[in-house]
Amino acid sequence: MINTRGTVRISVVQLDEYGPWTVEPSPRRETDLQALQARLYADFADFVGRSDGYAFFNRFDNMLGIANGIDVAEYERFQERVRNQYPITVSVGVGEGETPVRAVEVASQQLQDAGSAQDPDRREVLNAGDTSDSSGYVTVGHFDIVDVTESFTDTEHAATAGVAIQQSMLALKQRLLAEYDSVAQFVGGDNMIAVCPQLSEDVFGDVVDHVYDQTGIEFQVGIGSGPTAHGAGNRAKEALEHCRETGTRVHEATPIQQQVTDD
Ligand SMILES: Nc1nc2c(ncn2[C@@H]2O[C@H](COP(=O)(O)OP(=O)(O)OP(=O)(O)O)[C@@H](O)[C@H]2O)c(=O)[nH]1
Repeated sequence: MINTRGTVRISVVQLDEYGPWTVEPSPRRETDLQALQARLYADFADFVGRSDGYAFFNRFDNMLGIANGIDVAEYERFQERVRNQYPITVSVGVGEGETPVRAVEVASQQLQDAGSAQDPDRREVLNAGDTSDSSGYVTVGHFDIVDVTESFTDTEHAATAGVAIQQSMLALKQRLLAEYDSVAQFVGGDNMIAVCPQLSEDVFGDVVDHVYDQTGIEFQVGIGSGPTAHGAGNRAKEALEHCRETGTRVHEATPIQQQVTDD
């Protein structure tokens, strides 16, 4: 069943009492922490990916799952895997909302209501706000810097290029969050993926223009929609290819027809 209201389901996975653990009994070797975080992110990406979700690493000590196809109970298996394979455990909050920001708020609230991230008594919580039976509907904008290879990668040293690109990513992310209730994540190279409410091509055009005005960096964006993050994101990637081929800065894939259901 596809939900007409376009609700999106998002999970927040948070490492339990991780801050204290990183320094007990003494500060742990940094590269060991980085490897742990990277492995956990990879496992989480595989977990949500199996159900056509997307994983955002956010801050690594908490990660977001764009998780329309994932029942709340399925996270118990993920928590078990983490418990069995890592020296830490994770708590999970799940939220649904008409916008991604609302869904993240609800999911975060589930964790915050259960206790602090550094509370030794809060361990392996799995809480969800109100969830519907319908699969929801997601819009994904896949943003990419126009010709980053020539502008930065092949012409600037890696540190300068990194700063410029991260500044443009921050401007993009802030604009999407503050004005359009969208949640975005840098996913590598020159790519940013945004999970959005249904927004027009014109809005995406305004976002790209705004970031260009602020940073001088030009993005192109492919837009796709569908019942899952993967479905929407794949369509967004195809739309981005259209941008590359035609020089268009914004292109939306033809939306999958939303089925009308009565609650
Ligand atoms: N995560 C992710 N990274 C990608 C994807 N496509 C490209 N990248 C990354 O982006 C970098 C730059 O590739 P491109 O975006 O194709 O390079 P470009 O010079 O900007 O070329 P145009 O996008 O055609 O303007 C690559 O080295 C990858 O790190 C993608 O779909 N997902």
